[in-house]
Amino acid sequence: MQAQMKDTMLNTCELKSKSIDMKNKNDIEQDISSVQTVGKPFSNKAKMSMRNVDVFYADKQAIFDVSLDIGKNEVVAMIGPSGCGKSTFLRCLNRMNDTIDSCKISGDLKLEGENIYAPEQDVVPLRARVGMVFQKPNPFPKSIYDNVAYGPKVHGLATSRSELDEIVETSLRKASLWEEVKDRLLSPGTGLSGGQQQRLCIARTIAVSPEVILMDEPCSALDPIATAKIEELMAELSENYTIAIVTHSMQQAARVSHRTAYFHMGKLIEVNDTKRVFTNPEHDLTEAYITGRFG
Ligand SMILES: Nc1ncnc2c1ncn2[C@@H]1O[C@H](COP(=O)(O)OP(=O)(O)OP(=O)(O)O)[C@@H](O)[C@H]1O
Repeated sequence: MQAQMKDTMLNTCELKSKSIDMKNKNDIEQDISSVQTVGKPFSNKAKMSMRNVDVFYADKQAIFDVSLDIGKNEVVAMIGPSGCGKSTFLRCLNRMNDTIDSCKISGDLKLEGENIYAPEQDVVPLRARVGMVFQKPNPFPKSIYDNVAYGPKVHGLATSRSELDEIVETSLRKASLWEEVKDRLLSPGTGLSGGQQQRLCIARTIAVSPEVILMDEPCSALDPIATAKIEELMAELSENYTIAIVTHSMQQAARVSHRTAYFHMGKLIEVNDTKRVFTNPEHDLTEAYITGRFG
């Protein structure tokens, strides 16, 4: 029902845009250097807060002065044309970009007020607190059980086999996979379907009790049925976790998120309640993107 309503919102916006006299694509893109973020980038219950973030790959700047909060138990969707910097920004939130030598990040990035780029910050526990689910399901070449048990073992979260069993079961239940795999926990994770593998990766992320889950196009390799399951799961997970998701699907952003952030050429153009972004965007660039004028 909610999904239908949001799909209708998208259609409404498309109709509305046809009657608007917009600048052409080149004019819009020439204005980009002076653009300031509009809308509601901040939250009064921020779980993560990012301020004035710049990211360079060698001498090429990919993110320009981005400031954004992600509220506790909020789902924030990041959308925008290919190459606009969504994944780069997302990967700053758990220091995944540290693995790229040429990548340099500046600005203030905080988790619960703690500077995640402080020299004393250990990235291993950080990445447990801020977990990540990737575009392509990437289970370890291990059993279903061991995929989920691996993180808790590494982080010393279980003191006995029965505690570990409990974490594995609870994580698989939270990822809506338990019923499908409970009789074959020792089978390889890679033997599951793509959608099941992605839910296994979500279970693996949940198993180390993250506070934030980052999702980088988590459904792009999945069919519509598996996608629907992951979207349902996101709604359930948002009751206990804070989620930031990069998606190319505007319908998906509309269905799963509370606020939507629109990126364009490395700048954060607009952040607003998702309903607002898809029915009455504040910025011309957002409107041009969601009505298909570029992307
Ligand atoms: N490892 C890298 N080395 C150099 N440049 C990179 C690297 N990763 C990304 N970039 C560049 O940074 C810019 C932003 O890329 P990014 O992947 O963050 O965009 P995106 O919005 O997530 O794109 P897409 O939707 O296509 O995944 C692009 O110009 C891209 O070419």
